[in-house]
Amino acid sequence: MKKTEVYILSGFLGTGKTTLLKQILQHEKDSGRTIAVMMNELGSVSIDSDAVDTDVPLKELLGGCICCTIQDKLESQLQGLLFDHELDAIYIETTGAAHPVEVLDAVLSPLFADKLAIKGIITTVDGIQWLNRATLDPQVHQLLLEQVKHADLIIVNKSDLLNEAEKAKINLDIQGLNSQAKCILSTYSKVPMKLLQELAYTEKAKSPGAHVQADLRLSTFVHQFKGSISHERFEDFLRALPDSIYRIKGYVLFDHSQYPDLFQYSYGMPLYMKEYMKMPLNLVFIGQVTDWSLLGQQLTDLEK
Ligand SMILES: Nc1nc2c(ncn2[C@@H]2O[C@H](COP(=O)(O)OP(=O)(O)OP(=O)(O)O)[C@@H](O)[C@H]2O)c(=O)[nH]1
Repeated sequence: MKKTEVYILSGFLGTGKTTLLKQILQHEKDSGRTIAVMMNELGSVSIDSDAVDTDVPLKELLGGCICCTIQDKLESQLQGLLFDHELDAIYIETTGAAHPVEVLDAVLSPLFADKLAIKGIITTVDGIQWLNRATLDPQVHQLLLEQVKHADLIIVNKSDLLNEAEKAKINLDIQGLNSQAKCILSTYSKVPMKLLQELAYTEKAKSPGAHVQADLRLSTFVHQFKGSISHERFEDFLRALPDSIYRIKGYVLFDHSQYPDLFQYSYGMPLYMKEYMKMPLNLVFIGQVTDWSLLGQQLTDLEK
């Protein structure tokens, strides 16, 4: 089964996400691929949806941030898109206030995570705002750093407003925070589209044994259980997990139970909720992990 690629456009308010999206949509149209767009805006009226042609399926998530208040709505809208269309890719434009871990968490519903291939997080940065970031509210400043730290591709935009020394300084700062991601300067978010396609190669490089290197970027993994497992052994597995796993969620069927539990794990805290119907036994992981193969093997072993 071909998976639908997912690209997350992150970055602060006004940094150039919509400008970037417009170019991506044109490129995808020229390439003849079928894509959909999800736009999340904090306000109750969409401002940016004009950027999307009427022939591209568009879901708007208004009046809240997908990473917190309207997470359920995102899940049902994504499910609808996947059900109604045969999509090559979905582009999700987040609000500037979204944290990348929370966005991934919202997107990767255990109901359909196995149908998605997360290609990467693309963060746009406003060059001048970056240089002046120390003047931002501390929480906002922190979020700006997190959006850069977890990105797979960083676009330092509005470079027409920067001199050469400023450009060099920003490059150096960003390299220091995230040396793994490609960082590119742009004006009006113009970037070679090949950089987005190359994000797919990053995922390939994460395949078992490809390289063993500390990787700060977020990555995701979906395990599908075939049947029930021992609750006790699952707890042992959780206790042995490294700190680099931020989130786990999904459905786990324990021995002697008729229906699975909805399981959620956030920064070391497990939570179980009984379900009263059959659910796909998908378990979704989000973390800074380069090679998920060992963990996948441990999960497979739990079924023995
Ligand atoms: N000078 C300059 N202006 C730019 C550049 N890129 C985008 N802009 C302008 O910056 C403003 C914000 O751009 P958007 O693409 O709407 O940014 P956004 O991140 O989607 O904004 P939100 O939807 O508010 O989060 C627009 O007025 C753009 O025309 C650039 O490279 N240089």
